[in-house]
Amino acid sequence: MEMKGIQQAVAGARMAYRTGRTRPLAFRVKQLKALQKMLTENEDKIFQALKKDLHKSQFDVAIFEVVGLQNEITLALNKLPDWTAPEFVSKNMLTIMDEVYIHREPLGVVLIMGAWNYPLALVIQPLIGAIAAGNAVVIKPSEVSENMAQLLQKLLPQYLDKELYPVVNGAVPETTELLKLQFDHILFTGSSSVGKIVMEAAAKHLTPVTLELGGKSPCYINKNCNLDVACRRIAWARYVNCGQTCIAPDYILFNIWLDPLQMFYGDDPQTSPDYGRIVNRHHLSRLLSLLEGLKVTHGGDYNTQQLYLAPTIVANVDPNAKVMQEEIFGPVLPIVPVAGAEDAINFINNRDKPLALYIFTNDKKLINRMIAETSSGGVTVNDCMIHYSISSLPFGGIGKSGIGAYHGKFTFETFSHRRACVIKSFRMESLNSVRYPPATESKLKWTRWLLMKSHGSSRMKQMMIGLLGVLIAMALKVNNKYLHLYSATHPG
Ligand SMILES: NC(=O)c1ccc[n+]([C@@H]2O[C@H](COP(=O)([O-])OP(=O)(O)OC[C@H]3O[C@@H](n4cnc5c(N)ncnc54)[C@H](O)[C@@H]3O)[C@@H](O)[C@H]2O)c1
Ligand SMILES: CCCCCCC=O
Repeated sequence: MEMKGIQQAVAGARMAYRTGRTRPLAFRVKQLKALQKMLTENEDKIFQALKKDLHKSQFDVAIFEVVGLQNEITLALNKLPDWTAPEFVSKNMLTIMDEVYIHREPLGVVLIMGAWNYPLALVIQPLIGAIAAGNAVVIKPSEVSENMAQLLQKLLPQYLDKELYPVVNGAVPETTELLKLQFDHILFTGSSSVGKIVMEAAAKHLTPVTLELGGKSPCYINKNCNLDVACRRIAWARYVNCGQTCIAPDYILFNIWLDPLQMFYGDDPQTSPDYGRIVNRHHLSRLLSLLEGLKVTHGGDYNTQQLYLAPTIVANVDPNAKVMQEEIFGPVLPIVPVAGAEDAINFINNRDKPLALYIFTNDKKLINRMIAETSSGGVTVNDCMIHYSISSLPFGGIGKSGIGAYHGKFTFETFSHRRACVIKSFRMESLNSVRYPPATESKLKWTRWLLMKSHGSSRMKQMMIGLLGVLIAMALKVNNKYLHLYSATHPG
């Protein structure tokens, strides 16, 4: 896309946003339903694009890309009236007779930048919440999954408002240009290194960011567990999408491994329809360089032409090995021996806070201890990645693995401003008059009291407190009258 075209797309989105057409709920519902229709009517095109980009199977496209999106749209459609309703909050006595509430308003024109590994889900999932919250959205798919990027650019304008939701395609030069422009929020999914570039560009406009990054997600196996089941669940999570998943278990802290790979992919994973491919040559050679000098326990064979790297296991890995210095993001699973839970906790805490932590054990005490003594974006115990699928949980990182979170209502919140609203009437002036000059000891006492008390927001409580407010106002009226009389008869 030409630079002028990028500027025009963003300016067009802003102009369209200013017309106010995203404000009515009916409009947002219409866009969300159109998005739903886009997903159902184009299942095959979506599958073909993902097959070309990443060799994804129909099964994986359904469960990892599409189903979650359909559920998020249904949730947003069902909950939109609740999410957008004024949230009445507790008040102090000074505002007891007033309407005090939080109003969720759209942020404006937001930018969503996707990653290539789940190139549909990672663009559309945040888009759902951004539309629900009433924003205009500039969408920047990853150029690395080029077939999906092109498909999104073709399909989205056919279903959604063309001006409000433009798709900008391109690589680093185009992204750099895009990031020079002003947005009201940026949600970026990708690597920590590009995350820094995004945050720096956003800072120039004081634009808030949500950064969905990656890192090395550890997986601790305690001997008190069903090892067979544990290894199956870990292998599923490590090797799906050929290991190119942000929350895949990056390495194992333990010393035994029961191999379920033959059961998953047969004798030759290269011929298995369920086994994916590395996205491009650059990433394949990056992965091969991580394996250099290591004694591979299982797999390790590759085919550059086919972008194939076998499901690979490396046991007894030295924590200082290259494979332990950066996120693997491929089908390689190092096993690092640890002496026990204490050792594992220290190992985790000595490194950057990960996006996910996985613990396999039957020991409830140990689960609580590990959750209490470590930190990560999310935790799943006795399984991997499942927390991603629960829309009532916030999904995001901490420290180097990300800033902010989304999914379900959290996406709506990410793209909404919580506006503090107080609606007063002209009545009850005696209650207010305690703050007006001239200041007196008695007024100070009353104001302190009125400001300090905080009360719940239930209807019954509000009525009771309202009644109390009227009584206090009456008392203050009498008090004020005497104060005035006193001032008049005692000048100075
Ligand atoms: N937390 C999550 O939800 C999540 C999901 C998927 C991937 N990830 C992480 O993303 C990483 C892999 O994804 P990726 O390779 O697409 O990430 P990336 O950071 O290389 O690219 C992401 C986006 O940034 C843009 N970009 C790349 N270089 C740029 C530059 N110099 N200036 C401006 N923009 C630039 C690309 O166009 C792309 O759209 C992994 O670390 C993975 O863990 C995180
Ligand atoms: C259930 C796993 C999907 C994760 C997609 C986001 C990370 O890459």
